[in-house]
Amino acid sequence: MTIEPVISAADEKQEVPGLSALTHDWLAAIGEDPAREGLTRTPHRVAKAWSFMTAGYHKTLHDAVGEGVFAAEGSEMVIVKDIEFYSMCEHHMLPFYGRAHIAYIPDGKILGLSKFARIVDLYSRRLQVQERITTQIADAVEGLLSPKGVAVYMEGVHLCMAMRGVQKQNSSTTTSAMRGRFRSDPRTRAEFMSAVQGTLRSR
Ligand SMILES: Nc1nc2c(ncn2[C@@H]2O[C@H](COP(=O)(O)OP(=O)(O)OP(=O)(O)O)[C@@H](O)[C@H]2O)c(=O)[nH]1
Ligand SMILES: [Zn+2]
Repeated sequence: MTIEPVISAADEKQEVPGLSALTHDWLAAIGEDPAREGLTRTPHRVAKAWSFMTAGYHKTLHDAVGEGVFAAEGSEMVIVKDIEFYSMCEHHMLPFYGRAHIAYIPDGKILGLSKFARIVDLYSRRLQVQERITTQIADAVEGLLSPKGVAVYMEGVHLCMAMRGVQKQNSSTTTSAMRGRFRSDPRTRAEFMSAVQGTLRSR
């Protein structure tokens, strides 16, 4: 299945206004020569890359989901797992990345499967903390579908913990949001967790 991203190459066609000049100054501040050959186009590349990496600020849930909500019978658990995400931490503006797993129990409405990946991108492509992305995804699914339950579980590796700071290269962080049936019924939660759990590092 090809999943069409809500944030695509088109989001890198434009530069974040003003970011190129700031990047030029940033290069000078770290002791680089912004005029040396390898760096002359870097400020423009950075301004375009950040346009992509923060495109989530300029998209809405409606952009991500479109007409993807459908009426449907059935109330069995739906799990979409191993959705990659890439985000930037709001504390250090360094990447964190990993996988998101989303489940819900429908109550008359279902969502097109690709839309879960687009919702993950919508909230990841901003300055974030992993906990907030997790909650925002759960809120979005809950608001769109009013399901009997929704669960979001995210596993992330934070470069600000690996390449600086405490320098722990092997740690990963898991966050979860459990709503409705996933909160009230331990067996439902356990079914979800057994389907998705497993550290990123062991895959
Ligand atoms: N809860 C949470 N913390 C995060 C996330 N990403 C990064 N952090 C943490 O944010 C914290 C910021 O802590 P500060 O003490 O203000 O900053 P710092 O001195 O650079 O911290 P160190 O990383 O410990 O050197 C650090 O503990 C980071 O590990 C995230 O997604 N969620
Ligand atoms: Zn950080």
